[in-house]
Amino acid sequence: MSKIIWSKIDEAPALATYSLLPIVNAFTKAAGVEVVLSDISLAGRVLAAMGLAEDELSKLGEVVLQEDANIIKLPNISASVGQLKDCIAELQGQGYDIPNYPENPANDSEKAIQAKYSTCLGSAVNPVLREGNSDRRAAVAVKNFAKKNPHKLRAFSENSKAYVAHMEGNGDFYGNEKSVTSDKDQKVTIALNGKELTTIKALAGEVLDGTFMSVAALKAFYKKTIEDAKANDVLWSLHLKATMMKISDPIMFGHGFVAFFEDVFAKYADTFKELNVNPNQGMSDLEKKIKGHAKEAEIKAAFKAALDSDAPKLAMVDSDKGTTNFNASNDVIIDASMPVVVREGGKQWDRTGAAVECVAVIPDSTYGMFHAEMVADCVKNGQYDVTTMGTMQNIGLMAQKAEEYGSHPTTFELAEAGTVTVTTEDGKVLMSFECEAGDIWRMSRAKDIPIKDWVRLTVERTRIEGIPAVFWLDENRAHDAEMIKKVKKYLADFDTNGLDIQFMNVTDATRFTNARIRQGLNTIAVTGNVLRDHLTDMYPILELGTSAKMLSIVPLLAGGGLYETGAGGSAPKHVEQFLKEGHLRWDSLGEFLALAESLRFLGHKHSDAKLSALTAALDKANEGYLDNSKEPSRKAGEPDNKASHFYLAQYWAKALAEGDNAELAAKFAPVAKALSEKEDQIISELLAVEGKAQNIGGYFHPNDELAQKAMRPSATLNAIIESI
Ligand SMILES: NC(=O)C1=CN([C@@H]2O[C@H](COP(=O)(O)OP(=O)(O)OC[C@H]3O[C@@H](n4cnc5c(N)ncnc54)[C@H](OP(=O)(O)O)[C@@H]3O)[C@@H](O)[C@H]2O)C=CC1
Ligand SMILES: O=C(O)CCC(=O)C(=O)O
Ligand SMILES: [Mg+2]
Repeated sequence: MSKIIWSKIDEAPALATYSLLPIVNAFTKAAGVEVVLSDISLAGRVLAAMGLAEDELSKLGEVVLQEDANIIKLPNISASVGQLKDCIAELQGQGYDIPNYPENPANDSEKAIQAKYSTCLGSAVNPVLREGNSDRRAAVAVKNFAKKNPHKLRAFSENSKAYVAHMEGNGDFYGNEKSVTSDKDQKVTIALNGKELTTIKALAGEVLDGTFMSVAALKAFYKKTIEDAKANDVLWSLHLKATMMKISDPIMFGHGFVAFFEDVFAKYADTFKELNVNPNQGMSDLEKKIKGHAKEAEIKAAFKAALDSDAPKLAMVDSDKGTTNFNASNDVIIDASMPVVVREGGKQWDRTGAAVECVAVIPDSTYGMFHAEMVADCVKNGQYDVTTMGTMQNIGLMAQKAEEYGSHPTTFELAEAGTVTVTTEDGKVLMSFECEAGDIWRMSRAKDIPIKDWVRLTVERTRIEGIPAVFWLDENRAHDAEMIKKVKKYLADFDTNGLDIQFMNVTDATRFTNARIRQGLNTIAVTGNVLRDHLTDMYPILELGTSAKMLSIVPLLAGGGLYETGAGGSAPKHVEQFLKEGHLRWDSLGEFLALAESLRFLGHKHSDAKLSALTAALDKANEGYLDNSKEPSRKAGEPDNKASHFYLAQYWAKALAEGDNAELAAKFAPVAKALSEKEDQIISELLAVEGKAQNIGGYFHPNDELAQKAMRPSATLNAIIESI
């Protein structure tokens, strides 16, 4: 039997899996394919780190290097320290004998525990599995469906005051960047004032970037944006990626938190020191640390007074609960948060829950430029029209921890002022930087093989689509200048006759893409790893309503396939609703589409007629799902995720029964009949649990039996599925 690995992950997609996977397996087994779970959830990884479970992630890290790898990867939690601590507490509550997370390790044993747990922090999964570049786009059927059934995008008001503020290249990562290409395999040492910070093994042809964020410049920038927000009467909001850039971005978040509440942090400096308050972990952590302290009420009042004062209004993550943009560094994640700003007409929510025009603060101009142009375009030309807009497809350089996304082992908050040097083992100084204490120094890397593959994939996709492709590379950015040389060299290795392949800086590329989108035209954006992330939420959220509906394929360098589902996250808000009222609004369309691609890959590899028939029927089922609008509703009492899985099964069985593979047709004819005849009964059994609170025995580590029960409440449906 062929094998597809389906990741067991967290939150909403994990709940959906309890209902979907039994259906999937019943169908695929008929064509000799078994879909097996591999636990890479946060809880699973925590237990593995403590030696209490198999290390499934490391195993998958080996699978992706094999040519027959076939993995469906659902979105997982990229944990902040807060999420990790909550997960540990839950597991301890379930009886697992694991230690607390030592935030400030006092001895070697605590340091060892912290080191083990830190393997679970931030984006610990994706960089391991992504041994290939990224091909993200909306399937034609999905795009057409969105055009015909447009979701709501709010208009930008005339003379909208919304804008993006970023540093202007002075003192930020963009402005300070230097870049070299390693001429051979060699050891390279990063040192501060001659003291080694780390040593890496650079490969021949690898692009190495060094850069730093000047903390003085960052603080001055925050101060100015706060003053400007007040003067412009707009809501102030901060957008970072503290999960993926897990060293640099929490620090930048912390500086923002302190800058906004400068007086409070100054007044209570001694108390905060005594309580080990770390602004990088946000207000939620601060509140836990001051709990029970004599000054708790006074400090809380001081924060509230600061918000009531003449400071600009601060964006909220949840106005009902009173949590602000500074609640936790991972509450506002730029790839998901900036599309919402654009979708809502340049607005975010204030304390009363009112939508107010905002300044979105994105310190580093490298990527701030994209968002600035995105917002400026809408302010100038108005909101996009979902019914006519063209599409953006992305080819992202992602393999082998490319660029900033692999940079956390080479990112440092400098303990002292001085010179950072990057030196080869033969003593050649490749780069050097004059920095201040507290500056955030970072090296990013992009290996040669992934770059060449990225060019190959671009040529292949551009040929298939017959639309222009733009490399978003800026000759004025040090890294991009190195990349342009390489890309031009590798393009010459491929037949590009008749293809429209261009190079533009970020602002021009955004303008070009958006102007085409407004004319209903399609464009391929060929980008590095960070823009891949930002673009593949921004455009799908505008075009399709959610990036969960897009295809996210990773053709692995070794020949296998990694099929990610959508481009978004694990939707914690959906779990909250499910636990309260039994309604799961997660749309599994991303999983359906990924499964089709994964089966197609197997079918091609084995030239298997049965598999091809199964895949063709799933394609049909997916079309039916879209055409008949079977996506989950948002409200309890109406069909949810479980019902949407039923419809997928019904359409899939029908397509098989009517398909030209006689064996599968015979097998699925009775299934199709039963699923059609029993539809009313099944739907009423599924709706019977709506509106009721659910107990699944855990948030990060639910009890499988309870969760199965909660997600499979229709005995009629279960019996039909089991009969296959
Ligand atoms: N590939 C990966 O593994 C990724 C993981 N993450 C992780 O996910 C977690 C949550 O991230 P967050 O930034 O809140 O973003 P999410 O994408 O999880 O959630 C944002 C919102 O998007 C909508 N949404 C997302 N997916 C679906 C879907 N399948 N069906 C319907 N609606 C959907 C929901 O909107 P509404 O509430 O309006 O229904 C949801 O609340 C974090 O821990 C983060 O680190 C984030 C990105 C990618
Ligand atoms: O791995 C993560 O933390 C997030 C991944 C992500 O946002 C993406 O790849 O689009
Ligand atoms: Mg993303």
